[in-house]
Amino acid sequence: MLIHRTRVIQNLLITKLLKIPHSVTMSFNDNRRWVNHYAGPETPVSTICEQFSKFEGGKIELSKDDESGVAILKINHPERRNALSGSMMVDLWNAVNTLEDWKTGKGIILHSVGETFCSGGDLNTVRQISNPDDGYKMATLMHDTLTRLHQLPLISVALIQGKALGGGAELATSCDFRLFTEKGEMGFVQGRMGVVTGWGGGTRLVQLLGQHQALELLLTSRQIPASEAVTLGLANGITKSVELSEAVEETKQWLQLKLNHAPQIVHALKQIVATARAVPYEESLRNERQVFAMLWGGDANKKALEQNIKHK
Ligand SMILES: CC[C@H](C(=O)O)C(=O)SCCNC(=O)CCNC(=O)[C@H](O)C(C)(C)COP(=O)(O)OP(=O)(O)OC[C@H]1O[C@@H](n2cnc3c(N)ncnc32)[C@H](O)[C@@H]1OP(=O)(O)O
Repeated sequence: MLIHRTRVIQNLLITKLLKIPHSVTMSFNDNRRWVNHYAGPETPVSTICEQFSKFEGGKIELSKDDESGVAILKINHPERRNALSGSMMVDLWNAVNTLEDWKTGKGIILHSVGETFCSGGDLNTVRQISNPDDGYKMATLMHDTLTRLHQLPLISVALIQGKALGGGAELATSCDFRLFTEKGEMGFVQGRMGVVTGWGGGTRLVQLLGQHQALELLLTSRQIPASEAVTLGLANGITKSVELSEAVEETKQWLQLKLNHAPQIVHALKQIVATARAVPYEESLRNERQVFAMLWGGDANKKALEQNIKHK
C-alpha cells in the first residue's frame, strides 16, 4: 500500500516536472521501467467522424457489383499520392458500414488510382491533429474501420501497384490477401516519421509474419519490393500486368477463382478464419462448431449429398 502510494506521488511529480500533457501518463510499471502511455478520454467514433470530415481532400469510392459479388474500394487522391485525409478516413468508415450490410457480396478489391498505392496519412490532416488527444482519436477511428474491414465476411484483396507507405502499408494489412504489381513496394516508415503504427498495422504485421520479421520491418523502415514481399509472405502473388486497369482485371480473375461457393459458404469460411486470428483457440473452436452446425443438413448440404459428388 505504502509502495503504491509512493509510486503514485512519484508519477505525479515526474509528470508535472516534465510538463507532460494531462492525457499522457508516465508511470513506473511493475518491471521497474518508465512507460509513457495515453490516458485521455475515449470519444465515440461518430463524434470523431464529425471532426475528421472537416479535413477535406480526395475520396474513397465504393462500387458494388451484385452480379459478380465483388465490390471495388477505390482510393482516389492522386495529387497527394493517395494519402488519406480526415474525410477519406470517414469515407472508408462509411464504406465498411455499407459492406457489412451486403448479404449477397463475396469479395472486395481495394486499389487506388495513379502510381502510388497510398502514401499514408495525409500530412495536411496530420499537421492539424498533431497532439496526443487527436492522435488517439485518429487511431480509434482507424482501428474501428480497419478491424471491421478485416473481419468482414467478404474475401478482400489489396492491389499494390506502387508504394504503400506508413498508414498505406497498414491499410494493406487489413485485407485478407495482397497482390503486388512489379512496381509495388511496401514500407513501414512510421519510425522515420517519429511515430509508430497508428492504424493497427503493427498488430496485424505480427500476425502475418511473426514477431521477428515484423520487428525487422518496423525498425528498419525499409521498403520491400514485390519479389521480397512474396518471399516474406506479405504478398500472395505478383500480377503479370503492370498497367493499372489490366492489373485490376487480373486481380478480379484471381479473386473470382476463390469465390465459387455460394455466399453463405464464403461468409462462413471467412468467419472461421477471421475469428481464429482474433480470439483464443477454445473460443475459436466454439465459433467453428456453431458456424458448422448452422450449415449441417441445410439446403446446400442436402443438395450436395443427393448429387453423390466425387472429388476426383
Ligand atoms: C499512421 C499514419 C502515419 C502518420 O501519418 O503518422 C503515416 O502514414 S507515416 C507516413 C506518412 N507519409 C509520408 O511521409 C509520405 C511522404 N511522401 C513521400 O515520401 C513521397 O511524396 C512519395 C514517395 C509518396 C511520392 O513521391 P513522388 O516523387 O511520386 O511525388 P512527390 O514527392 O513529388 O509528391 C507529390 C505531391 O504529393 C504530396 N504528398 C505525398 N505524400 C503525401 C502525404 N502523405 N500527405 C500529403 N501530401 C503528400 C507531396 O507533398 C507533393 O505535393 P506538392 O504540393 O506537389 O509538393
